[in-house]
Amino acid sequence: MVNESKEKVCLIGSGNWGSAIAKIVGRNVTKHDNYDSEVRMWVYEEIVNGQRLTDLINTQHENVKYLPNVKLPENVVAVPDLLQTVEDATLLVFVIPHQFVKGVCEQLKGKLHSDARAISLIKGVDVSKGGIHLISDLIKENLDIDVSVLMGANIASEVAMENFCESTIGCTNMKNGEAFHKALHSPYFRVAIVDDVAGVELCGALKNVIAIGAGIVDGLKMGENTKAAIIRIGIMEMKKFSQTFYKGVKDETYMESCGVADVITTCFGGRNRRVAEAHVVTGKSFETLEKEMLNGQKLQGTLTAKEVNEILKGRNMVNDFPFFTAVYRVCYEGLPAQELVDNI
Ligand SMILES: NC(=O)c1ccc[n+]([C@@H]2O[C@H](COP(=O)([O-])OP(=O)(O)OC[C@H]3O[C@@H](n4cnc5c(N)ncnc54)[C@H](O)[C@@H]3O)[C@@H](O)[C@H]2O)c1
Ligand SMILES: O=P(O)(O)OC[C@H](O)CO
Repeated sequence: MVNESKEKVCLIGSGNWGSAIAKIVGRNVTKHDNYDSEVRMWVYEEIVNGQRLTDLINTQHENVKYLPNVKLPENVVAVPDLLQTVEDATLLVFVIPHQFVKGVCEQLKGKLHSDARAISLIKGVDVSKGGIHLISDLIKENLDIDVSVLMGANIASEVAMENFCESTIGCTNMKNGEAFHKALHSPYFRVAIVDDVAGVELCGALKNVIAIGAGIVDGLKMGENTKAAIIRIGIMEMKKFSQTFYKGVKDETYMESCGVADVITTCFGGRNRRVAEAHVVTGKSFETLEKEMLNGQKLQGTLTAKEVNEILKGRNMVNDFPFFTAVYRVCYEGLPAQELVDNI
């Protein structure tokens, strides 16, 4: 039975980032008296080497598929049942690829603790209702709870190795932002809090489109000046897009970890960049390369490029965002990679 006055954190997701975050949260909850020491982590169950992934995690304390060679604290418990994961949880950390959020929210409706609040670590946008919708708003509206976000220059494997980095919480309710800060901040994972949810979240989503562009010019071996230009142009479109669709997004947000820093790390070390480079070099489709190169991990950048294009088409604004449009066309319309820069 959970002590009613204690916060209880659960993780919805256990991929590459979900597992790296589980390591931090698992440790942090034991440092605060008012946090329950068990952290349940929802695993989308699968069989790995003939065994259930949840059993492997719970016996080896390692997510051998999505974050191998990193030990997780023993108080992190892998659970295959989503509703059992959220039972009694007051702080929900959403960390699944953005294409799966709707399905997960459907299952959670009406099933949460009365004091439940959430934070989304998910980088993407939703366009299913037409127009743009933040993933945090999708969660908020479906589950009727407050939702903060955490985005930053955070490649999971590096965070898991405890290399120093920073991250950014965006929240509207400071008390909730601080409750998540306690669970997430650590000396090597320094988390700042800002009151700009849309700004933080859109940086996290749109930098993945910029990374696809960076991977394309890497594949073409165009050199570092070209890549720097792609990064600059991409940041300008990221800012213009966010401030066009969400009034009140702050200029200062781009100087937080979620902004320029995340664009840089993703354009050098991320999966989106790597797969886009391979697409240019091999000529294989992004879908094939995702399967061949990522061992079950998911790309967010190609789908986000498509979703952004849908939004821009709906507003007759594709010509106002030539870089985002050209990245979309390389991914989905067969625009030759060599023509990317001619289109921006
Ligand atoms: N990996 C990183 O370095 C990193 C860092 C920061 C943010 N993020 C963001 O975090 C989010 C989650 O990414 P990740 O790296 O943890 O995941 P991932 O790409 O490593 O793994 C994919 C996950 O999706 C799960 N899955 C597969 N099919 C599913 C389904 N139908 N329903 C629900 N889950 C399913 C898999 O079991 C696996 O846990 C993404 O939005 C990503 O952009 C990732
Ligand atoms: O590997 P990527 O391209 O999904 O990027 C990972 C993180 O979002 C970097 O902050």
